[in-house]
Amino acid sequence: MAQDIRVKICGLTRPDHIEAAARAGAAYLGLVFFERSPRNVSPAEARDLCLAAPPGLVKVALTVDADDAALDAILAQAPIDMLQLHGHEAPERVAAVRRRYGLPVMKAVGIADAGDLGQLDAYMAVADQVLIDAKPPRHSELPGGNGLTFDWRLLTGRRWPRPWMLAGGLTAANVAEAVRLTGAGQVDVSSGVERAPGKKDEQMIARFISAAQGE
Ligand SMILES: O=C(O)c1ccccc1NCC(=O)[C@H](O)[C@H](O)COP(=O)(O)O
Repeated sequence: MAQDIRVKICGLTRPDHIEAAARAGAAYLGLVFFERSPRNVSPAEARDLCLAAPPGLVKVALTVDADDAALDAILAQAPIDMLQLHGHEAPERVAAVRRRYGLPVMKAVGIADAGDLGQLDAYMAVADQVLIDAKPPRHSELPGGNGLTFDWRLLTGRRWPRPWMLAGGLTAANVAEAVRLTGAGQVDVSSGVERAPGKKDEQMIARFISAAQGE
C-alpha cells in the first residue's frame, strides 16, 4: 500500500539529478559541504543546484562542525531552507545555529548500539529535526554517507516529540523493511542511489523513492 514517506536524497552534485529527484517525488535535497567528501560542493555550485530545484522542495545544507564564517559563506550564496549539522556539534551549538540563522536545523546522530540512543533526547530538545543515522566506523574518512546500516530494531516502538528521519545504508531493496521496523515517516539516502561514490543514478533515485513509498 502506498505510504506518505518523505524522502531526502543527499549528496546531489548535478542540476539534472536535482531535477530527477524532484520528478521522482523527493521532499528534501541534500547538498554536502565537506571537502573530503566525493559529494562536496562549493557555495557557488550550491547556488546553481538550488536554482535548479522546483519550489516546495526543502534544500538542505549539510556541514560538519562548521563555524559561523563557513555557514555565512554558504548562506550568502545559496538559497538554503534547512541546515543539517553532521559533526560533533553539542546541543548548545545546535541551539546557537538555529538562533543565528533563523532556519530549521536537523542534527545528525550516529547509532551503533542501544547505548547511543540516550543522546537523542538532548538533540530532540533543541533541533527542529533529528537524523538518526548509522554511526561511522572509528577511523572513517566520512562522518556520514558510508552506506552502513545499524540494527533498526533498536528504534522499534520508540516515539519522539520532534520529526526525525532514518538514514544509513538504505537502498531500494531494504527501505520498506527499515520503515516497517522503525516506524520512520522520513528517510534519507546517499550511497544507496549511487553507481560509485558521489555518482548518483537517476533510475536508482526513482526506484528508491518508489520502494520507500511502498509503490
Ligand atoms: O555524504 C557524505 O559524503 C557526507 C559527508 C560528510 C558528512 C555526512 C555525509 N553524508 C550524510 C548523509 O546525510 C547521508 O545521506 C547519510 O549519512 C546516509 O548515507 P548512506 O548510508 O550513504 O545512505
